[in-house]
Amino acid sequence: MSAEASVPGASVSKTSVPEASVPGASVPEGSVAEAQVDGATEVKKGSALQESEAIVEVKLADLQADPNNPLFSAKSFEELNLSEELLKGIRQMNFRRPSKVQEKALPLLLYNPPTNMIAQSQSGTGKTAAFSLNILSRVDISNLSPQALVLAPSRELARQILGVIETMGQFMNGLVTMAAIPDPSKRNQKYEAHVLVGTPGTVMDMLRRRYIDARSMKVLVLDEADNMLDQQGLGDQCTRVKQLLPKQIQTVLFSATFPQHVINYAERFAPNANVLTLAHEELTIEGIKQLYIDIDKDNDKYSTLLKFYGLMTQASSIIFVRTRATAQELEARMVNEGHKVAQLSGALEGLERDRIIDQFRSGEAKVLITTNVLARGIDVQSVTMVINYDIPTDAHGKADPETYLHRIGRTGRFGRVGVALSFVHDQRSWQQLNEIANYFKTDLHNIDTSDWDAVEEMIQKIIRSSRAGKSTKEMTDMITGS
Ligand SMILES: Nc1ncnc2c1ncn2[C@@H]1O[C@H](COP(=O)(O)OP(=O)(O)OP(=O)(O)O)[C@@H](O)[C@H]1O
Repeated sequence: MSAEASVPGASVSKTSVPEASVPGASVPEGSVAEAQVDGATEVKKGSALQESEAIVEVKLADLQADPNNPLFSAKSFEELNLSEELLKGIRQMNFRRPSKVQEKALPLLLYNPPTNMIAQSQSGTGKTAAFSLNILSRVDISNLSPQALVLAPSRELARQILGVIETMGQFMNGLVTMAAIPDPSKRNQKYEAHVLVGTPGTVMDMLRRRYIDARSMKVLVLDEADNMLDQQGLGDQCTRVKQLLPKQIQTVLFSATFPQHVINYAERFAPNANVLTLAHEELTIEGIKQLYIDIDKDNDKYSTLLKFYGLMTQASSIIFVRTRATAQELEARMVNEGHKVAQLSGALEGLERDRIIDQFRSGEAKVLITTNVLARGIDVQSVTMVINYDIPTDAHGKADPETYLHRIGRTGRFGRVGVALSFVHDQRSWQQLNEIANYFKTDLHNIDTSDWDAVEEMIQKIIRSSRAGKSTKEMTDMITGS
């Protein structure tokens, strides 16, 4: 099928393969962004790939000085009225300056009397830190009962958020945090902690069985709130959880996406909230280079995927597929052919899922095949490539722009550079991708596969540039080879 079909106002453009030439882009081998030098919540092992801290700092400082960048801020953390313990925690995480959402949301969140909030900000711009700092500012350490609850759509995300809260609160003596996620060994345990982070089903169960005492709860956060409120099962569970919490609780909803139909419901869930929202076209992240590849037949998708294996393992990569069955099948085929890949889907049991995501975080597994279960929130800074093996669609087969945005947002975290590569193989998938591009009014560039060496060189150059400090034009030149 031809990708040249022209769509009104089309933002999917066909460009030839580049002989990429980037001014000053002679980056030494192995300088792919890997080391987590800012925002570190984990120590990376198993990788000799390091990027110079000095270079990263300079580039991040440039991004944060640009008022049009979502990482921009006019203030410092010191001006945001945080406790000395929290400022120490932030310094320990190597956060130098707040991002736009942190700077804007924090004063509103910290204000007394507490006010609800609905806040939207692009993927990877530090929403977790924004709501975590509010929580930790409001906790009374002398009262060891749950005072703040964060709900997230997956166990992996809940564990990650817990890690951020623990790192950030490491200087708050006596702080206790706990995960409320499915765990057979903890089914009959009381949740004696100041802060809980969990998935809605487990939290509801524990509240009902009185293992969570909700009387001191002051803050409820829904991360990925549009997803939590929109999905049938999850939405009901979140509503029921809220009904079991004190009426005056501060309700905080965060996400990169808030489709209009969810905003109305969100405003009922968090009444009289301060609202920070963005337009569709503001949502794409400059550092994520969106490419697509036009494949003749469905059958050729797999062989095309294999051609990217070398690039995928330079740092870390995620391959998104539609179903659990495809995830399992791809894993089996790739492993059979001697490739090292990991696979995570909702079909696996909880502890197995923990083991796999931890391996991926540590760099032990560099290629992860997964479904939409990991489309949202997962923050692994070494991810430089995201592959949409299947274009994201909703249950009716319609293009799903929100999921696309979350999936590609697993790369390009906090100013880093990443490549998002989508596979189209027929008229339908082509149309779905076009709908997505039009929704965000964004440019997607076609990869011409007649010269694989050139494709590889172009992608290498992008992922080696490590920070999105380059101008849009330089980046576009890199892709188009002009
Ligand atoms: N002020 C800061 N300075 C430097 N790094 C930061 C700062 N705030 C957050 N980070 C880092 O940026 C990365 C992305 O943050 P986070 O996971 O909170 O993004 P997010 O906005 O929640 O993204 P998503 O929409 O994908 O959930 C994390 O690794 C975090 O440690």
